[in-house]
Amino acid sequence: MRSRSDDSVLQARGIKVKVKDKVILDDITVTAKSGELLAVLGPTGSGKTTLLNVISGRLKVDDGTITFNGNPFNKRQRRRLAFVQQQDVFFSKLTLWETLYFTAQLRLPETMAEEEKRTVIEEIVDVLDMRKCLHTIIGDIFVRGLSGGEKKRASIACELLTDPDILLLDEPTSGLDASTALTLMQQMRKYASTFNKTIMTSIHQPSSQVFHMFNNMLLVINGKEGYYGPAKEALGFFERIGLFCELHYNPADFILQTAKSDEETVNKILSEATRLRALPTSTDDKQNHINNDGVHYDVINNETTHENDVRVSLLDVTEKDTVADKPSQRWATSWFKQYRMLSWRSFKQTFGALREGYAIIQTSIVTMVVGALYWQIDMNVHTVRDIMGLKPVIAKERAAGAYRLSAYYIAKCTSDLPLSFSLPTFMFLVLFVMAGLGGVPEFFMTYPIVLLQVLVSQTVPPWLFWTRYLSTIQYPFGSVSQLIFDNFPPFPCNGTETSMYAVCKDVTDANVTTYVQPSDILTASGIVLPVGFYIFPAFIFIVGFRTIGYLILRFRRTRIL
Ligand SMILES: Nc1ncnc2c1ncn2[C@@H]1O[C@H](COP(=O)(O)OP(=O)(O)OP(=O)(O)O)[C@@H](O)[C@H]1O
Repeated sequence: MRSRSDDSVLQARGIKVKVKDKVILDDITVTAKSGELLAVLGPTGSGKTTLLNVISGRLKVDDGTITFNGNPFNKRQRRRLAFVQQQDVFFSKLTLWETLYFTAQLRLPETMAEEEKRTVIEEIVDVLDMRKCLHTIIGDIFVRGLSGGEKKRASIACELLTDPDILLLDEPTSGLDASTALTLMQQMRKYASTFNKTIMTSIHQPSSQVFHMFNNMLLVINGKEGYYGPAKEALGFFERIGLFCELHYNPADFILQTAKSDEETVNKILSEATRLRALPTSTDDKQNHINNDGVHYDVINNETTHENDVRVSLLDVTEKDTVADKPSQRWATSWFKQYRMLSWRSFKQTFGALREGYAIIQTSIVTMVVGALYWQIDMNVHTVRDIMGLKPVIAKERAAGAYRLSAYYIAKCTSDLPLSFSLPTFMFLVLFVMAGLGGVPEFFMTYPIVLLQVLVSQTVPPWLFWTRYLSTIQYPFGSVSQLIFDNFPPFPCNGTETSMYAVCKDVTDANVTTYVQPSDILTASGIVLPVGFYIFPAFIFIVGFRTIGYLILRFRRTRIL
Protein backbone atom coordinates (compact mmCIF):
# COMPACT_ATOMS: atom_id res chain seq x y z
CA MET A 1 0.00 0.00 0.00
CA ARG A 2 1.15 3.55 -0.63
CA SER A 3 2.16 5.14 2.61
CA ARG A 4 2.50 8.81 3.35
CA SER A 5 6.19 9.44 3.87
CA ASP A 6 7.51 11.36 6.85
CA ASP A 7 8.56 14.95 6.28
CA SER A 8 12.16 14.96 5.16
CA VAL A 9 14.85 17.10 3.62
CA LEU A 10 17.49 15.79 1.27
CA GLN A 11 20.35 18.17 0.67
CA ALA A 12 23.36 18.12 -1.61
CA ARG A 13 25.85 20.78 -0.62
CA GLY A 14 28.94 22.01 -2.49
CA ILE A 15 28.95 19.02 -4.86
CA LYS A 16 31.98 18.77 -7.09
CA VAL A 17 32.58 16.00 -9.61
CA LYS A 18 35.59 15.67 -11.83
CA VAL A 19 36.28 13.13 -14.56
CA LYS A 20 39.97 13.11 -15.31
CA ASP A 21 40.70 16.84 -15.44
CA LYS A 22 37.23 17.90 -16.53
CA VAL A 23 35.02 19.46 -13.87
CA ILE A 24 31.47 18.23 -14.49
CA LEU A 25 29.79 19.60 -11.39
CA ASP A 26 31.20 22.55 -9.54
CA ASP A 27 29.90 23.56 -6.13
CA ILE A 28 26.26 22.61 -6.60
CA THR A 29 23.94 23.00 -3.64
CA VAL A 30 20.35 21.89 -3.80
CA THR A 31 17.65 20.85 -1.36
CA ALA A 32 14.76 18.53 -2.10
CA LYS A 33 11.86 18.40 0.32
CA SER A 34 9.17 15.83 0.81
CA GLY A 35 5.87 16.59 -0.90
CA GLU A 36 7.55 18.63 -3.60
CA LEU A 37 8.60 18.40 -7.18
CA LEU A 38 12.09 19.74 -7.76
CA ALA A 39 13.23 20.21 -11.36
CA VAL A 40 16.83 20.24 -12.51
CA LEU A 41 16.99 22.29 -15.68
CA GLY A 42 19.93 22.97 -17.91
CA PRO A 43 21.17 22.80 -21.47
CA THR A 44 22.30 19.43 -22.76
CA GLY A 45 25.57 18.29 -21.22
CA SER A 46 25.29 20.72 -18.32
CA GLY A 47 25.49 17.97 -15.68
CA LYS A 48 21.87 17.13 -14.77
CA THR A 49 22.25 13.35 -15.04
CA THR A 50 25.54 13.51 -13.20
CA LEU A 51 23.86 15.26 -10.29
CA LEU A 52 21.15 12.60 -10.10
CA ASN A 53 23.79 9.90 -10.23
CA VAL A 54 25.59 11.55 -7.35
CA ILE A 55 22.46 11.81 -5.24
CA SER A 56 21.47 8.23 -5.95
CA GLY A 57 24.91 7.14 -4.78
CA ARG A 58 25.92 5.68 -8.15
CA LEU A 59 28.69 8.19 -8.54
CA LYS A 60 31.21 9.39 -6.01
CA VAL A 61 31.79 13.07 -5.40
CA ASP A 62 35.18 14.74 -5.35
CA ASP A 63 33.91 17.25 -2.87
CA GLY A 64 30.69 18.11 -1.04
CA THR A 65 28.20 16.34 1.18
CA ILE A 66 24.76 14.83 0.86
CA THR A 67 22.58 14.80 3.93
CA PHE A 68 19.16 13.44 4.76
CA ASN A 69 17.42 15.30 7.55
CA GLY A 70 20.77 16.82 8.47
CA ASN A 71 22.65 13.51 8.75
CA PRO A 72 24.88 11.92 6.14
CA PHE A 73 22.73 10.20 3.54
CA ASN A 74 23.73 6.63 4.21
CA LYS A 75 23.36 3.41 2.27
CA ARG A 76 20.37 2.24 4.26
CA GLN A 77 18.45 5.46 3.62
CA ARG A 78 19.37 5.25 -0.05
CA ARG A 79 17.35 2.05 -0.23
CA ARG A 80 14.31 4.30 0.20
CA LEU A 81 15.33 6.10 -2.96
CA ALA A 82 14.35 4.99 -6.46
CA PHE A 83 16.00 6.14 -9.65
CA VAL A 84 14.24 6.05 -13.03
CA GLN A 85 16.89 6.40 -15.68
CA GLN A 86 16.57 8.10 -19.00
CA GLN A 87 16.39 4.90 -21.01
CA ASP A 88 13.55 2.48 -20.49
CA VAL A 89 15.01 -0.98 -20.36
CA PHE A 90 12.69 -3.94 -20.23
CA PHE A 91 12.22 -7.50 -21.33
CA SER A 92 10.32 -6.82 -24.52
CA LYS A 93 8.18 -9.96 -24.67
CA LEU A 94 6.59 -9.52 -21.26
CA THR A 95 3.33 -7.68 -20.84
CA LEU A 96 3.12 -4.68 -18.56
CA TRP A 97 1.31 -6.80 -15.98
CA GLU A 98 3.99 -9.52 -16.13
CA THR A 99 6.72 -6.90 -15.80
CA LEU A 100 5.11 -5.37 -12.74
CA TYR A 101 4.34 -8.78 -11.27
CA PHE A 102 7.95 -9.87 -11.70
CA THR A 103 9.28 -6.68 -10.12
CA ALA A 104 6.82 -6.93 -7.23
CA GLN A 105 7.76 -10.53 -6.56
CA LEU A 106 11.45 -9.67 -6.39
CA ARG A 107 11.44 -6.32 -4.71
CA LEU A 108 8.60 -6.54 -2.25
CA PRO A 109 9.31 -8.49 0.94
CA GLU A 110 8.68 -12.21 0.74
CA THR A 111 6.65 -11.92 3.91
CA MET A 112 4.09 -9.75 2.15
CA ALA A 113 0.99 -11.72 1.18
CA GLU A 114 0.44 -12.46 -2.50
CA GLU A 115 -2.89 -10.65 -2.41
CA GLU A 116 -1.25 -7.56 -0.96
CA LYS A 117 1.39 -7.53 -3.71
CA ARG A 118 -1.33 -7.64 -6.32
CA THR A 119 -3.09 -4.76 -4.57
CA VAL A 120 0.12 -2.72 -4.68
CA ILE A 121 0.39 -3.34 -8.42
CA GLU A 122 -3.25 -2.37 -8.97
CA GLU A 123 -2.75 0.79 -6.97
CA ILE A 124 0.28 1.90 -8.99
CA VAL A 125 -1.51 1.08 -12.22
CA ASP A 126 -4.31 3.41 -11.16
CA VAL A 127 -1.97 6.17 -9.95
CA LEU A 128 -0.31 6.19 -13.36
CA ASP A 129 -3.50 5.51 -15.27
CA MET A 130 -2.18 2.45 -17.06
CA ARG A 131 -5.09 0.04 -16.83
CA LYS A 132 -5.85 0.09 -20.52
CA CYS A 133 -2.41 -1.20 -21.48
CA LEU A 134 -1.96 -3.65 -18.62
CA HIS A 135 -1.92 -6.70 -20.89
CA THR A 136 0.01 -5.16 -23.76
CA ILE A 137 3.53 -6.43 -24.32
CA ILE A 138 6.36 -4.00 -23.75
CA GLY A 139 7.54 -4.48 -27.34
CA ASP A 140 10.66 -3.41 -29.17
CA ILE A 141 11.68 -1.99 -32.51
CA PHE A 142 10.57 -5.19 -34.25
CA VAL A 143 7.24 -5.75 -32.54
CA ARG A 144 5.12 -2.86 -31.39
CA GLY A 145 3.96 -2.75 -27.82
CA LEU A 146 3.61 0.05 -25.28
CA SER A 147 3.91 3.59 -26.57
CA GLY A 148 6.83 5.78 -25.53
CA GLY A 149 4.81 7.52 -22.83
CA GLU A 150 3.44 4.23 -21.53
CA LYS A 151 6.94 2.75 -21.41
CA LYS A 152 8.13 5.72 -19.41
CA ARG A 153 5.25 5.31 -16.98
CA ALA A 154 6.00 1.58 -16.83
CA SER A 155 9.57 2.40 -15.75
CA ILE A 156 8.24 4.71 -13.07
CA ALA A 157 5.63 2.14 -12.00
CA CYS A 158 8.34 -0.49 -11.44
CA GLU A 159 10.17 1.89 -9.14
CA LEU A 160 7.05 3.01 -7.30
CA LEU A 161 6.20 -0.57 -6.33
CA THR A 162 8.60 -0.42 -3.42
CA ASP A 163 6.95 2.77 -2.17
CA PRO A 164 10.18 4.85 -2.09
CA ASP A 165 10.36 8.11 -0.14
CA ILE A 166 12.56 9.75 -2.76
CA LEU A 167 12.13 9.38 -6.49
CA LEU A 168 14.74 10.58 -8.96
CA LEU A 169 13.65 10.87 -12.59
CA ASP A 170 16.15 11.44 -15.35
CA GLU A 171 14.52 13.22 -18.29
CA PRO A 172 11.14 11.49 -17.91
CA THR A 173 9.57 13.58 -20.65
CA SER A 174 12.21 13.18 -23.32
CA GLY A 175 10.67 11.76 -26.49
CA LEU A 176 7.12 12.44 -25.32
CA ASP A 177 4.72 14.83 -26.98
CA ALA A 178 3.71 17.93 -25.02
CA SER A 179 0.38 16.60 -23.77
CA THR A 180 1.78 13.19 -22.68
CA ALA A 181 4.63 14.98 -20.93
CA LEU A 182 2.17 17.24 -19.17
CA THR A 183 0.01 14.33 -18.01
CA LEU A 184 3.05 12.52 -16.69
CA MET A 185 4.30 15.52 -14.74
CA GLN A 186 0.81 16.16 -13.38
CA GLN A 187 0.74 12.59 -12.12
CA MET A 188 4.16 13.02 -10.54
CA ARG A 189 3.27 16.26 -8.86
CA LYS A 190 0.06 14.76 -7.50
CA TYR A 191 1.93 11.69 -6.31
CA ALA A 192 4.50 13.85 -4.49
CA SER A 193 1.89 15.93 -2.69
CA THR A 194 -0.59 13.14 -1.92
CA PHE A 195 2.00 10.76 -0.47
CA ASN A 196 4.49 13.37 0.75
CA LYS A 197 7.21 11.97 -1.53
CA THR A 198 10.33 13.80 -2.64
CA ILE A 199 10.57 13.93 -6.41
CA MET A 200 13.58 15.32 -8.18
CA THR A 201 13.53 15.33 -11.95
CA SER A 202 15.95 16.45 -14.58
CA ILE A 203 14.19 17.92 -17.55
CA HIS A 204 15.33 19.26 -20.84
CA GLN A 205 12.68 21.47 -22.33
CA PRO A 206 9.53 21.67 -20.24
CA SER A 207 6.48 23.32 -21.69
CA SER A 208 5.12 26.38 -19.96
CA GLN A 209 2.45 24.32 -18.18
CA VAL A 210 4.97 21.77 -16.96
CA PHE A 211 7.28 24.55 -15.78
CA HIS A 212 4.54 26.03 -13.58
CA MET A 213 4.12 22.66 -11.93
CA PHE A 214 7.58 22.69 -10.34
CA ASN A 215 7.84 23.74 -6.74
CA ASN A 216 11.54 24.48 -6.89
CA MET A 217 14.06 24.45 -9.66
CA LEU A 218 17.79 24.22 -10.03
CA LEU A 219 19.35 25.61 -13.16
CA VAL A 220 22.68 24.02 -14.03
CA ILE A 221 24.95 25.79 -16.49
CA ASN A 222 28.20 24.07 -17.42
CA GLY A 223 28.13 22.17 -14.15
CA LYS A 224 27.59 25.34 -12.10
CA GLU A 225 24.58 26.60 -10.21
CA GLY A 226 22.72 29.22 -12.28
CA TYR A 227 19.59 29.56 -10.18
CA TYR A 228 18.14 27.66 -7.32
CA GLY A 229 14.84 28.49 -5.67
CA PRO A 230 11.09 28.48 -6.25
CA ALA A 231 10.27 28.05 -9.93
CA LYS A 232 7.78 30.88 -9.78
CA GLU A 233 10.52 33.29 -8.65
CA ALA A 234 12.98 32.33 -11.36
CA LEU A 235 11.94 35.07 -13.79
CA GLY A 236 12.32 37.65 -11.00
CA PHE A 237 15.90 36.48 -10.54
CA PHE A 238 16.63 37.08 -14.22
CA GLU A 239 14.88 40.45 -14.20
CA ARG A 240 17.14 41.60 -11.37
CA ILE A 241 20.13 41.21 -13.68
CA GLY A 242 18.40 42.84 -16.61
CA LEU A 243 17.20 39.76 -18.48
CA PHE A 244 13.51 39.94 -19.31
CA CYS A 245 11.22 37.24 -20.55
CA GLU A 246 8.57 38.44 -22.99
CA LEU A 247 4.97 38.18 -21.96
CA HIS A 248 3.37 34.82 -22.87
CA TYR A 249 6.76 33.36 -23.70
CA ASN A 250 7.53 29.94 -22.17
CA PRO A 251 9.68 30.76 -19.09
CA ALA A 252 11.56 27.46 -19.41
CA ASP A 253 12.52 28.25 -23.00
CA PHE A 254 13.62 31.72 -21.96
CA ILE A 255 15.73 30.39 -19.09
CA LEU A 256 17.38 27.72 -21.22
CA GLN A 257 18.06 30.06 -24.12
CA THR A 258 19.59 32.59 -21.74
CA ALA A 259 21.69 29.85 -20.13
CA LYS A 260 23.04 28.96 -23.57
CA SER A 261 23.67 32.50 -24.77
CA ASP A 262 26.92 34.50 -24.83
CA GLU A 263 29.61 34.18 -22.19
CA GLU A 264 28.91 37.59 -20.72
CA THR A 265 25.26 36.77 -20.02
CA VAL A 266 26.15 33.38 -18.59
CA ASN A 267 28.75 34.94 -16.30
CA LYS A 268 26.18 37.49 -15.16
CA ILE A 269 23.80 34.69 -14.16
CA LEU A 270 26.49 32.69 -12.40
CA SER A 271 27.76 35.77 -10.51
CA GLU A 272 24.27 36.66 -9.34
CA ALA A 273 23.71 33.06 -8.19
CA THR A 274 27.01 33.13 -6.29
CA ARG A 275 26.14 36.49 -4.74
CA LEU A 276 22.77 35.20 -3.55
CA ARG A 277 24.25 32.10 -2.09
CA ALA A 278 26.72 34.15 -0.09
CA LEU A 279 23.92 36.17 1.50
CA PRO A 280 22.91 34.76 4.85
CA THR A 281 19.33 35.79 4.26
CA SER A 282 19.09 34.64 0.66
CA THR A 283 15.88 33.20 -0.68
CA ASP A 284 17.69 29.93 -0.80
CA ASP A 285 18.36 29.82 2.93
CA LYS A 286 14.98 31.18 3.90
CA GLN A 287 13.01 28.74 1.87
CA ASN A 288 14.92 25.58 1.68
CA HIS A 289 18.21 25.08 3.30
CA ILE A 290 19.49 23.59 6.45
CA ASN A 291 22.01 26.11 7.77
CA ASN A 292 25.67 25.45 7.24
CA ASP A 293 26.20 23.91 10.64
CA GLY A 294 23.37 21.45 9.89
CA VAL A 295 21.93 21.91 13.38
CA HIS A 296 19.00 24.25 13.07
CA TYR A 297 16.31 23.44 10.59
CA ASP A 298 13.20 25.38 9.84
CA VAL A 299 11.15 24.87 6.72
CA ILE A 300 8.36 27.07 5.57
CA ASN A 301 6.61 25.21 2.85
CA ASN A 302 5.00 27.94 0.80
CA GLU A 303 3.72 26.03 -2.20
CA THR A 304 0.19 25.34 -3.26
CA THR A 305 0.56 21.57 -3.04
CA HIS A 306 0.45 21.85 0.74
CA GLU A 307 -2.62 23.12 2.38
CA ASN A 308 -0.77 24.15 5.54
CA ASP A 309 2.67 25.44 6.24
CA VAL A 310 4.83 22.68 7.55
CA ARG A 311 7.29 23.43 10.30
CA VAL A 312 9.73 20.76 11.31
CA SER A 313 11.82 21.20 14.41
CA LEU A 314 15.15 19.58 15.07
CA LEU A 315 13.45 17.18 17.47
CA ASP A 316 11.02 16.04 14.79
CA VAL A 317 13.84 15.55 12.32
CA THR A 318 15.81 13.39 14.73
CA GLU A 319 12.78 11.21 15.40
CA LYS A 320 12.01 10.81 11.71
CA ASP A 321 15.59 9.95 11.06
CA THR A 322 15.50 7.13 13.56
CA VAL A 323 12.53 5.68 11.74
CA ALA A 324 14.22 6.03 8.37
CA ASP A 325 17.31 4.39 9.79
CA LYS A 326 15.51 1.15 10.60
CA PRO A 327 17.79 -1.67 9.54
CA SER A 328 16.68 -3.18 6.28
CA GLN A 329 17.87 -6.36 4.65
CA ARG A 330 20.17 -6.30 1.67
CA TRP A 331 17.70 -8.38 -0.37
CA ALA A 332 13.92 -8.36 -0.19
CA THR A 333 13.69 -11.99 -1.26
CA SER A 334 15.56 -15.25 -0.80
CA TRP A 335 18.02 -16.62 -3.34
CA PHE A 336 15.62 -19.36 -4.34
CA LYS A 337 12.74 -16.95 -4.89
CA GLN A 338 14.98 -14.80 -7.07
CA TYR A 339 16.07 -17.85 -9.02
CA ARG A 340 12.45 -18.95 -9.53
CA MET A 341 11.25 -15.54 -10.68
CA LEU A 342 14.24 -14.92 -12.95
CA SER A 343 13.73 -18.33 -14.56
CA TRP A 344 10.05 -17.53 -15.03
CA ARG A 345 10.87 -14.25 -16.75
CA SER A 346 13.57 -15.77 -18.88
CA PHE A 347 11.11 -18.46 -20.04
CA LYS A 348 8.50 -15.85 -20.86
CA GLN A 349 10.98 -13.79 -22.83
CA THR A 350 12.33 -16.76 -24.75
CA PHE A 351 8.98 -18.30 -25.55
CA GLY A 352 7.61 -14.87 -26.35
CA ALA A 353 10.20 -14.76 -29.12
CA LEU A 354 9.07 -18.18 -30.29
CA ARG A 355 5.45 -17.05 -30.43
CA GLU A 356 6.47 -14.67 -33.16
CA GLY A 357 6.07 -17.08 -36.07
CA TYR A 358 8.81 -15.69 -38.24
CA ALA A 359 11.27 -16.15 -35.41
CA ILE A 360 10.64 -19.90 -35.46
CA ILE A 361 11.17 -20.14 -39.19
CA GLN A 362 14.27 -18.03 -39.15
CA THR A 363 15.66 -19.80 -36.11
CA SER A 364 14.97 -23.19 -37.65
CA ILE A 365 16.68 -22.39 -40.93
CA VAL A 366 19.70 -20.82 -39.33
CA THR A 367 19.93 -23.61 -36.80
CA MET A 368 19.69 -26.24 -39.49
CA VAL A 369 22.45 -24.71 -41.55
CA VAL A 370 24.79 -23.71 -38.77
CA GLY A 371 23.95 -26.68 -36.61
CA ALA A 372 24.51 -29.12 -39.47
CA LEU A 373 27.98 -27.76 -39.96
CA TYR A 374 29.13 -27.17 -36.44
CA TRP A 375 26.47 -28.40 -34.02
CA GLN A 376 26.52 -24.87 -32.73
CA ILE A 377 23.54 -23.21 -31.13
CA ASP A 378 21.83 -20.63 -33.30
CA MET A 379 23.07 -17.08 -33.16
CA ASN A 380 20.67 -15.12 -35.30
CA VAL A 381 19.34 -11.59 -35.29
CA HIS A 382 16.70 -12.38 -32.68
CA THR A 383 18.84 -14.05 -30.10
CA VAL A 384 21.62 -11.52 -30.57
CA ARG A 385 19.09 -8.75 -30.24
CA ASP A 386 17.69 -10.27 -27.07
CA ILE A 387 21.09 -10.90 -25.56
CA MET A 388 22.22 -7.34 -26.33
CA GLY A 389 19.01 -6.00 -24.84
CA LEU A 390 19.38 -7.88 -21.58
CA LYS A 391 22.53 -6.17 -20.37
CA PRO A 392 20.99 -2.79 -19.56
CA VAL A 393 17.98 -4.45 -17.91
CA ILE A 394 20.22 -6.45 -15.65
CA ALA A 395 22.43 -3.45 -14.92
CA LYS A 396 19.35 -1.40 -14.02
CA GLU A 397 17.80 -4.06 -11.83
CA ARG A 398 21.08 -4.90 -10.12
CA ALA A 399 21.70 -1.20 -9.42
CA ALA A 400 18.28 -1.09 -7.77
CA GLY A 401 19.26 -4.10 -5.66
CA ALA A 402 16.49 -6.28 -7.07
CA TYR A 403 18.34 -9.60 -6.98
CA ARG A 404 21.60 -11.42 -6.56
CA LEU A 405 23.78 -11.87 -9.62
CA SER A 406 24.22 -15.58 -8.89
CA ALA A 407 20.43 -16.12 -8.92
CA TYR A 408 20.15 -14.31 -12.25
CA TYR A 409 23.02 -16.16 -13.82
CA ILE A 410 21.96 -19.64 -12.83
CA ALA A 411 18.32 -18.92 -13.75
CA LYS A 412 19.43 -17.70 -17.17
CA CYS A 413 21.63 -20.73 -17.78
CA THR A 414 18.98 -23.25 -16.78
CA SER A 415 15.87 -21.61 -18.21
CA ASP A 416 17.51 -21.40 -21.63
CA LEU A 417 18.13 -25.12 -21.75
CA PRO A 418 14.79 -26.32 -23.18
CA LEU A 419 14.99 -23.91 -26.08
CA SER A 420 18.68 -24.49 -26.62
CA PHE A 421 18.09 -28.23 -26.82
CA SER A 422 14.88 -28.30 -28.83
CA LEU A 423 16.18 -27.54 -32.31
CA PRO A 424 19.43 -29.52 -32.10
CA THR A 425 17.38 -32.46 -30.81
CA PHE A 426 15.07 -32.24 -33.78
CA MET A 427 17.98 -32.02 -36.17
CA PHE A 428 19.91 -34.84 -34.59
CA LEU A 429 16.86 -37.08 -34.66
CA VAL A 430 16.25 -36.41 -38.34
CA LEU A 431 19.88 -36.91 -39.28
CA PHE A 432 20.22 -40.00 -37.16
CA VAL A 433 17.26 -41.67 -38.84
CA MET A 434 17.97 -40.43 -42.35
CA ALA A 435 21.66 -41.33 -42.27
CA GLY A 436 20.94 -44.64 -40.55
CA LEU A 437 23.52 -44.00 -37.89
CA GLY A 438 22.22 -46.78 -35.63
CA GLY A 439 19.34 -48.05 -33.59
CA VAL A 440 17.60 -46.91 -30.41
CA PRO A 441 20.47 -47.80 -28.03
CA GLU A 442 22.97 -45.88 -30.17
CA PHE A 443 20.63 -42.93 -30.29
CA PHE A 444 20.29 -42.76 -26.53
CA MET A 445 24.00 -43.20 -26.05
CA THR A 446 24.93 -40.45 -28.46
CA TYR A 447 22.12 -37.98 -27.89
CA PRO A 448 23.35 -36.81 -24.45
CA ILE A 449 26.71 -36.12 -26.00
CA VAL A 450 25.10 -33.95 -28.65
CA LEU A 451 23.37 -31.99 -25.91
CA LEU A 452 26.67 -31.68 -24.16
CA GLN A 453 28.15 -30.21 -27.30
CA VAL A 454 25.27 -27.73 -27.56
CA LEU A 455 26.16 -26.50 -24.09
CA VAL A 456 29.84 -26.31 -24.86
CA SER A 457 29.17 -24.35 -28.06
CA GLN A 458 26.96 -21.90 -26.19
CA THR A 459 29.62 -21.07 -23.67
CA VAL A 460 32.32 -20.09 -26.16
CA PRO A 461 32.08 -16.37 -26.99
CA PRO A 462 33.25 -15.25 -30.46
CA TRP A 463 36.38 -13.58 -29.16
CA LEU A 464 37.47 -16.95 -27.84
CA PHE A 465 37.18 -18.57 -31.23
CA TRP A 466 40.81 -19.52 -31.14
CA THR A 467 39.87 -22.03 -28.47
CA ARG A 468 38.76 -24.34 -31.25
CA TYR A 469 42.36 -25.38 -31.14
CA LEU A 470 41.49 -26.64 -27.71
CA SER A 471 38.87 -28.62 -29.63
CA THR A 472 35.69 -28.32 -27.67
CA ILE A 473 34.02 -29.89 -30.66
CA GLN A 474 36.53 -32.61 -31.01
CA TYR A 475 35.71 -34.26 -27.72
CA PRO A 476 32.00 -34.93 -28.16
CA PHE A 477 32.59 -35.65 -31.83
CA GLY A 478 35.20 -38.21 -30.85
CA SER A 479 32.94 -39.94 -28.38
CA VAL A 480 29.91 -39.92 -30.70
CA SER A 481 32.01 -41.33 -33.52
CA GLN A 482 33.35 -44.09 -31.33
CA LEU A 483 29.92 -45.13 -30.14
CA ILE A 484 28.50 -45.14 -33.66
CA PHE A 485 31.37 -46.72 -35.55
CA ASP A 486 32.06 -49.38 -32.94
CA ASN A 487 28.88 -51.10 -34.09
CA PHE A 488 29.50 -50.74 -37.78
CA PRO A 489 30.41 -53.85 -39.76
CA PRO A 490 33.77 -53.83 -41.56
CA PHE A 491 33.60 -52.79 -45.18
CA PRO A 492 35.80 -53.76 -48.13
CA CYS A 493 38.61 -51.57 -49.37
CA ASN A 494 37.34 -51.49 -52.93
CA GLY A 495 34.71 -48.87 -53.32
CA THR A 496 36.36 -46.54 -50.89
CA GLU A 497 39.04 -43.90 -51.07
CA THR A 498 41.83 -46.34 -50.40
CA SER A 499 44.48 -43.78 -49.58
CA MET A 500 42.56 -42.91 -46.44
CA TYR A 501 43.15 -46.24 -44.78
CA ALA A 502 46.52 -47.84 -44.28
CA VAL A 503 45.12 -51.35 -44.60
CA CYS A 504 43.89 -50.65 -48.11
CA LYS A 505 47.05 -49.03 -49.40
CA ASP A 506 48.97 -52.23 -49.89
CA VAL A 507 46.17 -54.17 -51.55
CA THR A 508 47.44 -55.20 -54.93
CA ASP A 509 45.60 -58.45 -55.57
CA ALA A 510 42.15 -57.61 -56.89
CA ASN A 511 40.91 -61.04 -55.86
CA VAL A 512 41.70 -60.54 -52.21
CA THR A 513 39.10 -58.65 -50.28
CA THR A 514 40.61 -56.59 -47.51
CA TYR A 515 38.32 -55.06 -44.96
CA VAL A 516 38.45 -51.70 -43.26
CA GLN A 517 37.61 -52.15 -39.58
CA PRO A 518 35.60 -49.52 -37.63
CA SER A 519 38.68 -48.89 -35.55
CA ASP A 520 40.58 -48.03 -38.78
CA ILE A 521 37.99 -45.35 -39.56
CA LEU A 522 38.42 -43.86 -36.13
CA THR A 523 42.19 -43.96 -36.30
CA ALA A 524 42.11 -42.24 -39.69
CA SER A 525 40.02 -39.47 -38.11
CA GLY A 526 42.50 -39.08 -35.29
CA ILE A 527 40.16 -40.61 -32.72
CA VAL A 528 42.35 -42.89 -30.75
CA LEU A 529 41.54 -42.36 -27.09
CA PRO A 530 38.84 -44.05 -24.95
CA VAL A 531 35.28 -42.58 -24.92
CA GLY A 532 35.61 -41.21 -21.39
CA PHE A 533 38.51 -39.05 -22.41
CA TYR A 534 36.31 -37.25 -24.93
CA ILE A 535 33.40 -36.68 -22.57
CA PHE A 536 35.29 -35.41 -19.56
CA PRO A 537 36.75 -32.22 -21.17
CA ALA A 538 33.26 -31.20 -22.28
CA PHE A 539 32.23 -30.97 -18.62
CA ILE A 540 35.34 -28.98 -17.85
CA PHE A 541 34.43 -26.52 -20.60
CA ILE A 542 30.83 -26.14 -19.47
CA VAL A 543 31.68 -25.49 -15.85
CA GLY A 544 34.83 -23.50 -16.63
CA PHE A 545 33.35 -21.02 -19.10
CA ARG A 546 30.19 -20.49 -17.08
CA THR A 547 32.27 -19.79 -14.01
CA ILE A 548 34.41 -17.32 -15.95
CA GLY A 549 31.25 -15.65 -17.31
CA TYR A 550 29.86 -15.33 -13.81
CA LEU A 551 33.12 -13.90 -12.43
CA ILE A 552 33.30 -11.32 -15.22
CA LEU A 553 29.76 -10.14 -14.46
CA ARG A 554 30.49 -10.09 -10.76
CA PHE A 555 33.69 -8.12 -10.81
CA ARG A 556 33.36 -5.89 -13.84
CA ARG A 557 32.34 -2.43 -12.65
CA THR A 558 29.71 -0.59 -14.69
CA ARG A 559 30.76 2.96 -15.56
CA ILE A 560 27.93 5.34 -15.00
CA LEU A 561 29.35 8.45 -16.51
N1 LIG B 1 32.93 9.62 -18.36
C1 LIG B 1 32.98 10.86 -18.79
N2 LIG B 1 34.13 11.40 -19.20
C2 LIG B 1 34.21 12.68 -19.60
N3 LIG B 1 33.15 13.51 -19.62
C3 LIG B 1 31.97 13.03 -19.23
C4 LIG B 1 31.81 11.69 -18.79
N4 LIG B 1 30.51 11.53 -18.44
C5 LIG B 1 29.89 12.68 -18.67
N5 LIG B 1 30.77 13.58 -19.14
C6 LIG B 1 30.46 14.96 -19.52
O1 LIG B 1 29.87 15.59 -18.42
C7 LIG B 1 28.93 16.55 -18.87
C8 LIG B 1 27.62 16.37 -18.14
O2 LIG B 1 27.01 15.15 -18.55
P1 LIG B 1 25.52 14.81 -18.11
O3 LIG B 1 25.16 13.52 -18.74
O4 LIG B 1 25.43 14.90 -16.64
O5 LIG B 1 24.73 16.00 -18.79
P2 LIG B 1 23.16 16.26 -18.90
O6 LIG B 1 22.92 17.64 -18.46
O7 LIG B 1 22.41 15.18 -18.20
O8 LIG B 1 22.97 16.12 -20.46
P3 LIG B 1 21.66 15.69 -21.30
O9 LIG B 1 20.62 16.74 -21.08
O10 LIG B 1 22.16 15.69 -22.70
O11 LIG B 1 21.27 14.32 -20.82
C9 LIG B 1 28.85 16.39 -20.37
O12 LIG B 1 29.65 17.38 -20.97
C10 LIG B 1 29.45 15.04 -20.62
O13 LIG B 1 30.07 14.96 -21.87
